[in-house]
Formats: sequence, structure tokens, C-alpha cells
Amino acid sequence: MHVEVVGYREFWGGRMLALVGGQEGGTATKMDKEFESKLSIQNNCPSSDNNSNPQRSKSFAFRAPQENFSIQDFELGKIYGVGSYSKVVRAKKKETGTVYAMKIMDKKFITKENKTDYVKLERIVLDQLDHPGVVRLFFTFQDTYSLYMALESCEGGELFDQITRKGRLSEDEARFYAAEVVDALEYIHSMGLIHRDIKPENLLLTADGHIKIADFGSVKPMRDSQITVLPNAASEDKACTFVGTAAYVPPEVLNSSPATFGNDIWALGCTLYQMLSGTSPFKDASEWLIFQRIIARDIRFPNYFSAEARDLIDRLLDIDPSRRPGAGPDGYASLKSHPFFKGIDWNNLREQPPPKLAMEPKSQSDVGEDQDSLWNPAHIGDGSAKTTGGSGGATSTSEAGSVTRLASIDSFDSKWQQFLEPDESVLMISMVKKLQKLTNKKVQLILTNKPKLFYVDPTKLVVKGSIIWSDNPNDLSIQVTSPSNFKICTPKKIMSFEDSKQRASQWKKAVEALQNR
Ligand SMILES: Nc1ncnc2c1ncn2[C@@H]1O[C@H](COP(=O)(O)OP(=O)(O)OP(=O)(O)O)[C@@H](O)[C@H]1O
Repeated sequence: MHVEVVGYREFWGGRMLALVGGQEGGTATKMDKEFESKLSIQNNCPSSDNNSNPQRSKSFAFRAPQENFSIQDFELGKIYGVGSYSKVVRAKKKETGTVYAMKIMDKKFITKENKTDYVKLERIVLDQLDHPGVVRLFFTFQDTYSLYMALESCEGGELFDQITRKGRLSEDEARFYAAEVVDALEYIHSMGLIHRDIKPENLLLTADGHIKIADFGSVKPMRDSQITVLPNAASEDKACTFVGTAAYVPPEVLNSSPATFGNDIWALGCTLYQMLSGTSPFKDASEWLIFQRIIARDIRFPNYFSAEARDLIDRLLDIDPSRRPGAGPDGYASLKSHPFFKGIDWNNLREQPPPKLAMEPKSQSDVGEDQDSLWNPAHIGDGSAKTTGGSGGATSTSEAGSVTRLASIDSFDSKWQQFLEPDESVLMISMVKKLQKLTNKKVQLILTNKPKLFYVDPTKLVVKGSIIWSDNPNDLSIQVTSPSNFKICTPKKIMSFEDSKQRASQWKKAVEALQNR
């Protein structure tokens, strides 16, 4: 019997290959159901094993069609990159020869990491965006294990790599790229969307060198957004949650202010600074120190920056988000007319010749495109083999890194600084519940690079307890009992904690990483 589940198909369409009683039936069906329950649209028909003739009570016309393709219909080439819950691979449609950047997401991993909202939102938002400066979504499909998004292929790689390869960009090059980003951001903001993760890694380049903004996994639709967002595709509680990257976070986000267009404008300022200097403006040894610099607005301009570049960056990095050009009452006019952009023909941007791309230096192991196409797809798709480890391409290190990153940003507040020594920085921090026999107490649990592990009463701002550090797991270990619950075990006592953001295993990883450093 063909098992098909309603809401799942609403977003990705395509065929479902889970056969009850078939070879992979048991596991696949259970997994599909589990994932389905997370992806389904509220108020829709409940999914059921027996629902062989599903009715759609609500359907949404996607521009990018939900195809019945299989990954076998594509010749897979090199891996463009790996995100925190996806892998992007060059994929040529065998029938037509058209090349796409195939974003492949492992359903099991997405479910486990609670990323379904992000995945749905990115699919829905990209579907409705239509601008030469935004990466295009062509179609989606799925199989038992993975979701696939066929994106416009940006063969020129990331702007980040151009900066790295060139050391830094000339003002003309930076002006060109910045103008294309401004043009695309103006469009994105006009649609009522805040991107929330503008940085050189998410600015991709076409083969001929034009900018495309990518990675809409952190996008935030504003209340009056032009974009149709299906019921549970974006949860409101994410309004004040930071999702992004430490070095590009604006100060107001560190103070838990709701997201505004000004967030992207700040990140644009950081990106322009990075193009011109080779590094981000708030670089430091740890994220904690980066946040300190951001809060203090500690910017140092290299003396080779022109007066116009310096002035523009200074304005983009205004502490007051509404004073940043582009985010204020006069919209983008003040940004586009800034002297740094003198000579830019805003109406014919895409007709201008882009800067020459610096190519990747060939290493000895590089054998070119032919070899790329031999990339073995056996670990994706549902046909020949099962997925390995279910990480959807995210390595455990990047996974731990990104979660730690979010944990530290979420809880960032300069008030914890008083508990640190001058050269000490926070590696992981969370508001957790300390579970005791009679009462549960909220405490701020802090792990530093010393290493030091202690917890603070968040109201009285006093240290309530310190765990004696040991690199020996017999003397200090973390026992994870559920996604939210963990125990800190020492020979003398065992303390139980609950982390409502489900970071129990991240605490374990963070402590173990320090013990093995
Ligand atoms: N359309 C594309 N064309 C070419 N390369 C791409 C494309 N989209 C993404 N990539 C590459 O694949 C990498 C992974 O992309 P993805 O969108 O999955 O996640 P990310 O933006 O890196 O990370 P995260 O989801 O953790 O923020 C990117 O860093 C980029 O280098």
C-alpha cells in the first residue's frame, strides 16, 4: 500500500516511497509519520497510515512546483557546501542538462533538531521571491529520507571566498558588490522580510560574478509582509530569538530587541567593512568578546579606507537602528545616494561588468569537474542505501558549534561579565532549572574557557555554586537523560538540570570538548 501523508506533501510534494511491509517499510513509515506531524499545516487533515486517499483541506499554489523527481534523475557533482542542517550539491538534470544547486535536507535530522519551521519558511519565502539578486528556487521533491530544493546554481561561490582569496577587495569591487546587495536588500525589505543572516558566506556569486543573496533559513516576515506564510511555517515566538552569526549581530539584538530591517543594514555595514579590510569589524578571540566589542561599538577603521567608505560604514553601524541609512523613514534613498555609491547606475546594476572572480587555487588532489561528477550519492536518497548517521550533511562539530553559538547569543547579557576574569570568556551559557527535591530554581549556568563551570542566581546576581573542574571524566561528567535534562556528576554530588531549549547534549559536548582539548 502506498503511504502518503497530507501536510508533508503540502510543502514538498513528490512521491513517497515508504511501503508498508516493504523492505524499509517499518522504519521509513515511522519516520515519515514523525516528520509529517511536524511539517503538517495546522487545521489540515490529520495524517494516518490508512489515509490512502488524502484530502487537502487547504492547498497553496507554489510557484516552484513540487515534482515527482528522484535523486537518480540527476547527475551529482561537487558539494558546494554544508550548512547546519543541509548539504548543497551541484546537480545536473540528466534529461535536460540543466544544472541546479540541490539543497538536500535529511528529514530525520530536521525533526531531531526541531528545524521544520525553518525549512518550511525558507521553502515558502524563496518560492515567492523574484529578484535577480535573490537565489531562485526552481522546484522541490522528496523521498523517504530527504527533502530536496533545486536552487539556482551560483557557480562563482561565496563572496567570503573572494575576500579570502584576494586578501581584501578594492573600493571599486566592494562598491559593486555592496550596491548589488543593497538593491536585493531593498527588494527583500519591500516584501516585508528581514533576512537576519547577511554575511559574506551567504552572498553567493553567479558564474559571471553577480551577487545572489542566499540562505533564507533565518528569515523573519514582518507583520505586514507581502509574503504569504502558511500557518505553522513561522512561529511567532522567534520574533526576538537571535538566529544568525555572532560577528554580524547588531547591538540591539544582543539586548533582545525585536528584529527590524535595521538588523540587515548593520550586517551590511559589517560585510562592507570585511570586503574592504579582509576581516569583520568586531573580530575577537571568542564570541563573548565579540559581543563585548559590538555592545561597546568598538570599531577601528584601517587608514586606507576612503573617507566615503568610512562614513558610510560608520552610519550603517549606528547604534540606533532607525538612523541607519536604508532603515530610516526615507527608506533606501539616503543609502543609495551616499557619496560612497557615487557613479552607481542603480537602474542598470545587473548590466554592469562585475569584478573579475579570483579562482580557487588548484590543489594536487583537484582533478576537475569530471572527478566532481563522480561524487557518490549512495548516502542520500531512498533507493540504494540508507542515510548515514542522519545528520543531513551537518557534521557533529558544526552542529555542536552552531548550537553553542546560538546558546551563547541567546543568553548574552553583559551582566555576566562581572563573574569572569579579564581574560576569561564564556563558551556556553543557558538559563536552566536546577532540579532539587523540594524546589526547582532558575539559574544561569555558565561554562568558560578557563575552564570553569558555575551557576549564578539571575536575580540576586550571586554565584550559587561552582563545579570543581576536572579533565578526568571519572571526576566530572554530564549524563544526558532527555533532550532537556542532564546531570552534572562529580564524585561528591550529582546535580540535575533542565534546559528548556533542549541543549542537554550540547552541554555534554561542550564539557567533553574542553576535557579533551
Ligand atoms: N544556490 C547555491 N549555489 C551554490 N552554492 C550554494 C547555493 N546555496 C548554498 N550554497 C553553498 O552551500 C553552503 C550550504 O548552504 P546552506 O544554505 O545549506 O547553509 P548555510 O547558509 O551555509 O548554513 P546555515 O544553514 O547553517 O546558516 C553555503 O555556504 C554555500 O556555500
